[in-house]
Amino acid sequence: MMPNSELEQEQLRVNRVTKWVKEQIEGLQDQAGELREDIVDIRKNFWDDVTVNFEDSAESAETHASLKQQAELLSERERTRRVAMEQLGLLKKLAQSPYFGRIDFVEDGESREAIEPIYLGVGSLLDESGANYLIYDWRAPISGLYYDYSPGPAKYETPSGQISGEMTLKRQYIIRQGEIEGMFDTGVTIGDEILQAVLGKQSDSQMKSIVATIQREQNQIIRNERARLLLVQGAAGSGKTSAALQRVAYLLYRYRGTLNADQIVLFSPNPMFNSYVATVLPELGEQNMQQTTYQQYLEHRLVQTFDLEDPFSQLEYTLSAAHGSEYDARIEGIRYKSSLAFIGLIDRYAASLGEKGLRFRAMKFRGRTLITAEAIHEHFYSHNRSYPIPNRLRMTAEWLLKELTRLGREERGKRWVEEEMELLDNETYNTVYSELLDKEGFTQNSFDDHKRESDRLAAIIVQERFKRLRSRVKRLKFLDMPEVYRQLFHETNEQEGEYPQLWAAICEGTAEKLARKELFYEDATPYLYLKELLEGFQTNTSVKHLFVDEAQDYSPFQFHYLKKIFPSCKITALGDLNQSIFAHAVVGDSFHALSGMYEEQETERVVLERSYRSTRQISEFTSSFIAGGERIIPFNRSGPWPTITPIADEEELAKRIAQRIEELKKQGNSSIAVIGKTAEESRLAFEALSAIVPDIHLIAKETSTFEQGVVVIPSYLAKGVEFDAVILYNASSLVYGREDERKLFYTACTRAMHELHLYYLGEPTSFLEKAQLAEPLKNI
Ligand SMILES: Nc1ncnc2c1ncn2[C@@H]1O[C@H](COP(=O)(O)OP(=O)(O)OP(=O)(O)O)[C@@H](O)[C@H]1O
Repeated sequence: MMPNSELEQEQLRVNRVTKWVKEQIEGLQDQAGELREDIVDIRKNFWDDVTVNFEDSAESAETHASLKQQAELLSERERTRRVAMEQLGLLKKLAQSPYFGRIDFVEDGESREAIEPIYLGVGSLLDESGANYLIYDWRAPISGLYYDYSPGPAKYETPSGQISGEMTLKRQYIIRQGEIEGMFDTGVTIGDEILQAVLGKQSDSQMKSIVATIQREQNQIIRNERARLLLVQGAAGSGKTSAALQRVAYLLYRYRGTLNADQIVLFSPNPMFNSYVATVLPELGEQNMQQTTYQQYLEHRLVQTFDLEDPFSQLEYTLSAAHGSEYDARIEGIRYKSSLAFIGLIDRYAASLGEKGLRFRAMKFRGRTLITAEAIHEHFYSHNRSYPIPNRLRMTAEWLLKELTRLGREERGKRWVEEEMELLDNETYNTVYSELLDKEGFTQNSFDDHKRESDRLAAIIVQERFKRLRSRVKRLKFLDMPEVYRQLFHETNEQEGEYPQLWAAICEGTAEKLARKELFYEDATPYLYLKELLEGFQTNTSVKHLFVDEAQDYSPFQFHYLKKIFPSCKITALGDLNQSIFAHAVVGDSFHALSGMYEEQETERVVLERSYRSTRQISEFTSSFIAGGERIIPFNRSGPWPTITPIADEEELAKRIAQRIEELKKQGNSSIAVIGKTAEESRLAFEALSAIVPDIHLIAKETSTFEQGVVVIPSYLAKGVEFDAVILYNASSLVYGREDERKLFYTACTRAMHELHLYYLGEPTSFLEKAQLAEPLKNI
């Protein structure tokens, strides 16, 4: 037990710090208010304070200078105000809870008497003198000690070298509204008590920051600065996403001034997940990184050419389509198109196109062919074959633009131009007229003048109509990319010997889809890859850090592509092989594929085995579904053992689940998910339940905000998020029967924090074979 006086002393310190924080808040509020008034004033009087005079060039230069000065003044004030507001936001957080931890650390060679305790909070704070830190930012070099060591010998890295010494105390606080509610001196792990308290709470519609309780192995991820590729394999609920987000905050702090939030991109599994994690960084006083999904990226690149299938539709197909030869070909196609072997095939194909085989589109105008596809083809292949294809395409584009200029001139005398000229508005006439007036020799009344005027008008009309053509040329649209990609699917070269077995059927399915201007999800990345091989890679060099969450859902091909388009950035990939749910997963461990993409010395791997989300009972229960599950270490938080209930018919199923929801609500669970396997099953469940359960919502792939309450959600959309209680709608062997559905089942069940209830019609799924039906005695 801690002596009372110690607690009192700590409370006194909290009071002192909070008082100082509040004083600063007041000061800053005044400053921000003044700045606001200044800004409003400058905006209001912007033109009054500028002497506007454009009479001669000296005067207009002066006008220009004074405008610039006003604008600079305005933006400087706005910037200062923004900084003040950010600081204010941080101070307000510190006023509520100034810090969460303390370490006492004596450097080697220093005396114990001189020890200055280090207090850790979400931001740093200096005292009145400006010389001493009352609070250290959790990301400061010395704060690393708190996460990495228990009392005893310890060391930390600073930019100027390593500092070693001894940690004599490590203490944790729960401070709310300026009051210490709990205080613990801790050992190896960071306060089980505090972690218990944090994890025992009801879930939220937003993910929370974990800075007060970051675990040592998570800290390794957060503070890693060396790896070019950081690979994190972590069990369900082990804090991968949390570590990723705190890592973003850490990097923004560590490289302040050279790295900003726009240079960090997070690829998340679905749009709803984006909303779920969006508040973590602002909570830590940082701006959000760019968030997107891989699908959004693909759509952005392909929307003009194809109707693109999304990964969830692909998954729905693989999960629910009737089995048959078409299905088998599609699955084999998905696997092949995700593989490194397919990259090899495309690389060779692209190289061969340097010799022959590229397909072009004729340039058409008003239904007429201006330049034939053959002419373009001939021009392209007339260039030196040793030049790379992208260069030759660019040279072809230049030639086409020149051709268009020449053809445009010929076009001017055509009848359609005359007709359009008659329809021209007065404004264009007047512009041309005054333009010509400025020119020498234009007298307004000679025949020659009239000719010049109509020539000019004709030129304008043709130029306007040719704009689209020119822009298409500049975007290399004369290359028939869909056709070039399609060709890949009928040329079989016996010697290649590495085509998948059902290649002919795969070709047929792909070609059919392309003919409808549609693209399978599995074709999107290969298509873009081939396009970029031919047209030149559109690389993004401004992004410095790429985070890929749910990395197990990316194919080796997709990783290869990401590496190509983000050539200069570091990648943090986080995933769990036990949650691989896509059909391409069997292509092999994509982590493995990814780890081979960078030099061994540039790659670092971290394994997270402790799981924090679920109670020990849920963790133990769900671990039995997967191979190697015994390696997962549950955090020791207790709750009821999961239930498995057999049900006679659909009607009873809905009734029993509705009763369960009612009970769960009464017990205070604020988020409850009924998880269905597919969108279709979820829709049926929703139909059955919505009549008897109030305020229940159906979540679909388009849903973009994560809400609290009772929801029905398809298993794959529940990825990455969590609920107080999970009800598995129908864990029958008919629904979860195929071996490749095991991981989906596991993913669904591991979304539960406090309670998990499974229902089934008929026979239960065989994945439950090893599951304990009740808590084993040893654990009670
Ligand atoms: N160090 C920690 N302190 C407090 N809470 C933590 C800690 N680590 C993880 N958690 C909590 O555990 C839960 C799971 O974390 P998170 O979602 O980051 O895990 P994950 O590994 O991404 O999970 P999954 O792969 O299952 O989606 C969250 O509620 C998170 O707040």
